[in-house]
Amino acid sequence: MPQITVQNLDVSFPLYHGNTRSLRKTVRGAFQGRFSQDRRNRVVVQALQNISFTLKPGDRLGLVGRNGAGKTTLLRALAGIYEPVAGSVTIHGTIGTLLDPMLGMNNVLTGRENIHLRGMLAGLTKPQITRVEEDVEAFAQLGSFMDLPVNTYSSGMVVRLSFGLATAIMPDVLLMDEWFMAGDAAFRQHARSRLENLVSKADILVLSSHMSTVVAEWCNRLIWLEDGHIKMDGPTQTVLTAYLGHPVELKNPDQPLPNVAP
Ligand SMILES: Nc1ncnc2c1ncn2[C@@H]1O[C@H](COP(=O)(O)OP(=O)(O)OP(=O)(O)O)[C@@H](O)[C@H]1O
Repeated sequence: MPQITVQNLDVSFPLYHGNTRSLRKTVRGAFQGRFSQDRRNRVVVQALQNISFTLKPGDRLGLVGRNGAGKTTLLRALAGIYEPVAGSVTIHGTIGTLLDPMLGMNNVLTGRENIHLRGMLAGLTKPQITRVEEDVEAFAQLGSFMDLPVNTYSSGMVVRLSFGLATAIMPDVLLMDEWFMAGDAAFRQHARSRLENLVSKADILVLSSHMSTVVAEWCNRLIWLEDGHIKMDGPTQTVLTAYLGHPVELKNPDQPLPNVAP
């Protein structure tokens, strides 16, 4: 059964140019508590401190918080991109990520070769990979660029390939940055039903967003991060009301969210 367990997670980043005396003095004065010094006397940013939570099937977790609160770092730690400095992240189930369009993409391979590679890594059979290839080709509409290296693509073309591919293989756990819901209106329109299908089929969703309408619509639980700590963890309406400082009206509060047991 898919599950995520995060226990006392700490993630920090050493600043390699941060060992000059003046910088140390500045950051110490400006952001006490968020910065520290490691054994090699480097300035270290504490991106996440003492984060613990458990997610089970049906959980749709939204991460909210101001710029720099730690949302992206937490998503990346869940995806295994960042190693914990302390604590642990345990995930049971297959993971799908919509974090960074170039994540897992090999620049020198063609779009088609990237699809095959991703399919093989996901353990798909040949006929399954062929179906994914047809699906992504129809969605991304890259024409003959499909057979050219990804490093010849425009940034919009990379997004279409990456989004098409990430939404073609159904994961148990979906990690998503709001970035993927941005893009121009035409892309959003084109992508929305694919995204809804993926979200409804994933057992667990973790979504980072600044858009209260998005978390209100898609999440049944929110974690409010502040300066790398959990400030509040609870039902969407309760946390969003506290975070925004005013009550929020959910669209259909009585209607269960996708894949959530009533
Ligand atoms: N690679 C890095 N090197 C140094 N510091 C980093 C790095 N990545 C993140 N940080 C720091 O970690 C903290 C958390 O950053 P993070 O990007 O997770 O915040 P966020 O909540 O996603 O912000 P935003 O809403 O602006 O995207 C910030 O103080 C940031 O400066």
